[in-house]
Amino acid sequence: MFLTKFPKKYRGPMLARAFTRTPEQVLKNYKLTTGFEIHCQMLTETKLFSNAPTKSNDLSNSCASFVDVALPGMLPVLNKECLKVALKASLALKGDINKKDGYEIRFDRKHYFYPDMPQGYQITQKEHPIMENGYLRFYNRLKKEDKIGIERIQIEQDSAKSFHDFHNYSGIDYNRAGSALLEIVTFPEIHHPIDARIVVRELQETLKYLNISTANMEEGQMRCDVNISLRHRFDSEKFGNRVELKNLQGIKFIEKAIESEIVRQATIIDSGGYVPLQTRRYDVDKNETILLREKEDDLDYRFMYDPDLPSYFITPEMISEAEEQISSVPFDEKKKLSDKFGLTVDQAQTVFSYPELYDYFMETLIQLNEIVDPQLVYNYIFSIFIGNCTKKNLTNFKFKIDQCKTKGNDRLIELMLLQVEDKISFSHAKMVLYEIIDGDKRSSFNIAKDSGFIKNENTSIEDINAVIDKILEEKQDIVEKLRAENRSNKRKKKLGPIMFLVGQAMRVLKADGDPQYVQEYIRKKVLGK
Ligand SMILES: Nc1ncnc2c1ncn2[C@@H]1O[C@H](COP(=O)(O)OP(=O)(O)OP(=O)(O)O)[C@@H](O)[C@H]1O
Ligand SMILES: [Mg+2]
Ligand SMILES: [Mg+2]
Repeated sequence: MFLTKFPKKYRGPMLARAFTRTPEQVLKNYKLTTGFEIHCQMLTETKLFSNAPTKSNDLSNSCASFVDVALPGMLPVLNKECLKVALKASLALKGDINKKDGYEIRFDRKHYFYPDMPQGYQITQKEHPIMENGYLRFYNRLKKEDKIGIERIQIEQDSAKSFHDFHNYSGIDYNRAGSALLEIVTFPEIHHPIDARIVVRELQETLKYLNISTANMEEGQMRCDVNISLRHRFDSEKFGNRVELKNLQGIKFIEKAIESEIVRQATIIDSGGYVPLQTRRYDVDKNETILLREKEDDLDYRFMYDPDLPSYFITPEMISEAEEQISSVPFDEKKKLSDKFGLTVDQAQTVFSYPELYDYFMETLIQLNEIVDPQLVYNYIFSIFIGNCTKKNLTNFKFKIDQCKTKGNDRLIELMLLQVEDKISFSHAKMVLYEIIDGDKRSSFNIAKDSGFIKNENTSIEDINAVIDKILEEKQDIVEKLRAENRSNKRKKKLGPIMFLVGQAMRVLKADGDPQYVQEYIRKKVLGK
């Protein structure tokens, strides 16, 4: 009925506006395709073709050589360190090292005019990238092993930085000019916003882990462009061009940015419109993408070989040296944590979210292998230790974990062993760790003993159950009330009285009782679950 009111040509747009569209609705009807173009600054002392230091935070223009500002007559000289770093990235991403020319590296000029590029061209690699056809493995949103193809990696120069609010003038800082970048281009093989976020994070972790780049997106050492296109799942006439979202400001924005862009694209396609090839940016505050430029009339860059730079050859020695440094990548480590140590994929990922604790965790895991369950080691470090630190607003986890060691005694391990030997309950161990983090210097055993947390060896589980049973008998009125509430299913009121009963039992049991066990026992006895 609604449709017949409008002339046919307006039906599309009216319908599109008639319902609010969610990313989930779009993903149901459309297949999303995304691919990434990532630039990251290589972690080298000096720049790609000059010996100026790679430090962009220093005083403006203090880290720029004559080569970087392109004074006439200056010639670029390749920094071999950059080649080594790029080689590491190429092998870590399992690609063919410049297959076309058998290990020959060449550079091209990409011409454009902009003050942040003083040469008038960027030295990059178009025809002979260092690597082609690699892949990156990751655990996708369904926790399954997956991989994305890497189309190419190329070495190129970074530009300078422009400032447009500089005493009413535009200013340029050449500190960044000529720094070594890796451009990593993936194939368009990702079809879900969550997987997009996971892929970029996995790549970032890999670059950091192998010291290829500090890869901090917020500080611009890693810059990520996400290309996004849609194709209708059931109607072959409905599809759009790819849109490039430039320079996302952090991993956490990737998912949201893609979601807002696909809603925009689907609305256009559904209303019979055309999605042009564009470059856009994501506005975090407005949660929408904004046009930067049309891509269809892109510049002709007049690519040519750079005659100032000779061919370079990668030797088999260079390859084996790089191979030694990349014996494992974060994905391998996560796989090991999950396959060998039985952690879940999410837990393995959490381990990588705290790089400062990574070595400590792995060493402890291996040291305690077959004595302490890896789940327990994980819980102590990533649940209680981090939890307690966060509660106290402490963020220097590395410093705090080192403080747990006194006179060669790792008190965290000591505590885990006390629990494994059933000398202390998990709940009491948590309290001991809290004291340690708070600055207590005593051993875990002494803190536990002085607090009355060490279990009496002669108390059996039957003794403990008998104590709880006795309390339940004494507090018959509360027990009956709880049972009545349980029957009428008044959910909220139960926790208070149960905790009261747990408290009563714990007063008698002291160290022998584990509050968690006592609570479970009472629930089972009183509520039957
Ligand atoms: N249909 C598609 N949908 C989404 N992404 C796509 C599609 N086709 C290609 N892509 C992605 O677009 C990106 C193309 O990047 P590439 O660097 O080759 O070109 P560009 O961004 O146009 O050029 P420039 O280097 O000048 O920015 C790749 O990441 C690729 O995965
Ligand atoms: Mg691009
Ligand atoms: Mg590109």
